Amino acid sequence: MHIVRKVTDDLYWIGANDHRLTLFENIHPIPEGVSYNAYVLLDEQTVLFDTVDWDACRQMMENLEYVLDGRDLDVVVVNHWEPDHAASLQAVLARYPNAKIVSTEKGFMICRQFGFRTEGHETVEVKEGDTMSFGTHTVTFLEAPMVHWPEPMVTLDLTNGALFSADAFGSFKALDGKLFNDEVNYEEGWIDSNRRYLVNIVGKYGPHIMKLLGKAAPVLDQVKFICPLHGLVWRNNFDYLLDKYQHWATYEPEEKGVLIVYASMYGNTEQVAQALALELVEKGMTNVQVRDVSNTHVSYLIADVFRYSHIVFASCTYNLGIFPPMHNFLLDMKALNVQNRTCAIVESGSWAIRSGDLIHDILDKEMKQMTILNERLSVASHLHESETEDLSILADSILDSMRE
Ligand SMILES: Cc1cc2nc3c(=O)[nH]c(=O)nc-3n(C[C@H](O)[C@H](O)[C@H](O)COP(=O)(O)O)c2cc1C
Repeated sequence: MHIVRKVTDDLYWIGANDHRLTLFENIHPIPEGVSYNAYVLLDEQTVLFDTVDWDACRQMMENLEYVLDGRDLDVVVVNHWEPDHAASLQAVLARYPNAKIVSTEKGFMICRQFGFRTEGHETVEVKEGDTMSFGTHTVTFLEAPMVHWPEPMVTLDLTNGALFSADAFGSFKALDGKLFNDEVNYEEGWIDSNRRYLVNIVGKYGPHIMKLLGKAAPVLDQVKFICPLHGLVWRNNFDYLLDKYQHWATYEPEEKGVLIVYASMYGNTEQVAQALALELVEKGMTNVQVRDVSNTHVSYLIADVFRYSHIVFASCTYNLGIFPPMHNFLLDMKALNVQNRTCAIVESGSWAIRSGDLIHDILDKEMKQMTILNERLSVASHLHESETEDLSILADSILDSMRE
């Protein structure tokens, strides 16, 4: 049975949703699933733009056969060779032996590395700025190095304005019947999935995203549809999306707000985190998010970090170190090149309190442009009523730094 959506009169989404996969890339939880998007253009030649993961192959093949309606497949354009998009290429080529494959030199290199078999098929190497016509439609190619992997390109259909953007503008979350951005409440249902996908998967490559956006700027007014390999197809409100990307790619916080991440075994540090949250709210800062590092997957924490301007790290000391999940969170922030945040530290311990200095060192020496507030709160086992003033001082310093 086909499950197909029209993007335009002659362009079809033929991807599939996956609700069975629990961990994307075997690391990021996807409780709301994910979609693998592939697109077919019916011109004088028939053209498939990318394929899908193995898990979605059968559905895509049924969709492809339905849309082609007896026609042969002439061309496969592969924008991105990561296996969740290229793994089904062999199945497509086996079914359509006359199809030629279009990609970049680097793309074909990755293809050979993975052992995707293209023998017997014409391969056409394209480079930035090349154009190709399929009949009435002419496309052009832009290389997008390190927008996740070294080899991706994006393809712009100059005739209908469809930008096949590879993993750029992708998102977690299955489509489940919807396809376009204006068919969902993006602010309520999608932005969190979009942000978590982007910053965890491509977050490290902000400058490369900016480079791609810069390169695409002269043709942006020709773009009518943004067709990524995961998630929604955008057909309006591009300024909103580009603004979000601009923030994520330049490590600019989206909002003034405080993320309090705590690491606590027996609840004492958690209590401080809760008391601090209350203090902030009572003093007027209501945009406060509290997370327990032990039971929040780090991909959600990273998404929060890209969203908020201020981060409070509250951690107990553990074997003279930082509590391990908090340490892991900090290392992930570093790995993703997070920068330009204002940070406050709460440390705790019962005999040799070390977590604060260690957190400070990672933020200060291993990350870029992190402002660390001087007003550290150090808690010996439990915060007592007599120390409420210290909590108030910390809250004030956070609020003061927001006004600067
Ligand atoms: C395995 C383990 C290792 C610990 N290591 C240290 C330590 O090196 N230095 C220290 O001061 N306290 C250490 N502690 C004590 C806790 O950090 C301390 O009791 C803290 O107040 C607990 O905060 P919580 O109630 O938020 O879990 C350790 C506790 C455990 C269980």
